[in-house]
Amino acid sequence: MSQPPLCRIENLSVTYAGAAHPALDTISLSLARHRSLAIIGESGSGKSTLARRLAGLLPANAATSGTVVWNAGAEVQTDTTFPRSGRDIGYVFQDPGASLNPVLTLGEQVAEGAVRHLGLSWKEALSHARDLLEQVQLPHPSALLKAYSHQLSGGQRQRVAIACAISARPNILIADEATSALDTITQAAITSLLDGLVRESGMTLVFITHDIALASSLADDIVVLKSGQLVEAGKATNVLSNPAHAYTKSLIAAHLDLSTPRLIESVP
Ligand SMILES: Nc1ncnc2c1ncn2[C@@H]1O[C@H](COP(=O)(O)OP(=O)(O)OP(=O)(O)O)[C@@H](O)[C@H]1O
Repeated sequence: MSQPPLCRIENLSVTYAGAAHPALDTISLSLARHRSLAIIGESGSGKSTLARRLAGLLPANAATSGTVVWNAGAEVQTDTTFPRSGRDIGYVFQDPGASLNPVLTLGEQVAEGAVRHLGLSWKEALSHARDLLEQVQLPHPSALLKAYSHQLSGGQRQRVAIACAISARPNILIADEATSALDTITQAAITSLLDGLVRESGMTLVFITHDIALASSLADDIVVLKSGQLVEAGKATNVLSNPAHAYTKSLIAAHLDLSTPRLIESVP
């Protein structure tokens, strides 16, 4: 029997104060456990709004309606506080420079989530941070504990941001355009790191991108947003090989027009 979804979203709408149109317009979808979901769509389609709603990070000027039910169908739902941002959900933002604190050491920043949410002492958490810096494949992790973010490249900073996001061992990792500010080679390396991390740990990954090629390399499932509306959702291979909506076809065609390799062999 298939597992119930980790999260069921029904008729979710989000409207920012003063906006003429909702940023999300009656969206319904399910988030499957232990799978990778890519949310794709052009700029302004509502991808980050959906991710922020999942993580409980919407700003105060956002009015929401509809329901977001976690652990729907679970026999016993004892934990009504789930998911806690930072504990159950880790969030990696687009700009690693902005998400890291320039005046704290990298060790303090990576350890902080474990001190706060796992109840580790600072000594234990710094040892945990060292292991995480190694896990995100940064060289000399012990020395890096005492370094500052300005001493790193953009790709290295994003690895530290990922270590911070997974410090409290969350069930869900949201990567919000986490590779867009990086060059192509570094993008591929970070994508591969995320892929490895979620497969090793069984985390559920929500990956937001406007890049359909990246989505195809990482996602089990794909949701396509356009102007705040969900136009298509399904298994990544199905959506990419047999898109039902003209907008999805145009995203795939735009990718092919750039003479890049085919997303998957069955795309004509
Ligand atoms: N804090 C905010 N206050 C007001 N409007 C906002 C806010 N955040 C987003 N919006 C608006 O909501 C709409 C959806 O924005 P959102 O950032 O969710 O889209 P997106 O698909 O993630 O875009 P991008 O790929 O450019 O990041 C846009 O019209 C945007 O201008």
